[in-house]
Amino acid sequence: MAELIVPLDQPGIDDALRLVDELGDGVDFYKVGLELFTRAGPEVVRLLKERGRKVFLDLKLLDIPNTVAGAVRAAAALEVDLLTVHATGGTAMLEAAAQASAGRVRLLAVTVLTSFSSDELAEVWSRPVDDVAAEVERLGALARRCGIDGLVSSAHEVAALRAALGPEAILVTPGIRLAGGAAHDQTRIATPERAVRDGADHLVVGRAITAAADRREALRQVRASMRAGAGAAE
Ligand SMILES: O=C(O)c1cc(=O)[nH]c(=O)n1[C@@H]1O[C@H](COP(=O)(O)O)[C@@H](O)[C@H]1O
Repeated sequence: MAELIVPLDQPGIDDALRLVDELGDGVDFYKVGLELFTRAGPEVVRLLKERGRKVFLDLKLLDIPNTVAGAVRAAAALEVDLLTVHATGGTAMLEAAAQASAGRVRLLAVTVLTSFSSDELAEVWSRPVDDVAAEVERLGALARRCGIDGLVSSAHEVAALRAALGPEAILVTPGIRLAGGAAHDQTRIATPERAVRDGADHLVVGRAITAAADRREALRQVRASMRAGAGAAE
């Protein structure tokens, strides 16, 4: 069964821990991202580990190989379970990250951010992009060749990634919304049901749960949608 990751995109440690206490064991991993890590630092990771939580440190590393390797070693020392780098860092950076992890932390390469549309990608890369999925596949294959354990993509690309890369690659999909839910700043969104049906291993579900008036009820709906996707995949 696919696992659920909830990002602690919260302004501080107190808000983050309140959310963890509220959702508890209904969530498989808690994600510490740029906002919370910048505010709270490694202390928040320590507090989550102390509570027995699995931690996804989402730093989306992108820098020269030596710098990224050092950051991967530092994250591994915090005993986080998952860590992100950007696939666009290229071969030398990805290989340095994989080597530095030494199997102590599972690395995920972000392919094309779920907030990106094909038009935005074309603007940044300065060439026409007709098929975002093809770009995601290309970057995903590159990261896997460099020894990266898994990939972050939208659910729109996950079936193609699974078909191209096989069962070993860990596939993680953010940009998840319950049917009819607000997209906010995301572009390539999908329901939990679709992500699971198409082969995602982990779903990152933030505001669909954390911004809901009743978070526990939203969590229940997300879990129900994931189960429907698992049933459809059988
Ligand atoms: O690496 C990520 O987790 C990530 C990659 C990506 O392409 N898109 C994306 O939204 N994310 C993260 O997933 C979470 C999505 O949050 P919601 O849009 O609120 O569900 C945020 O914490 C983002 O930082």
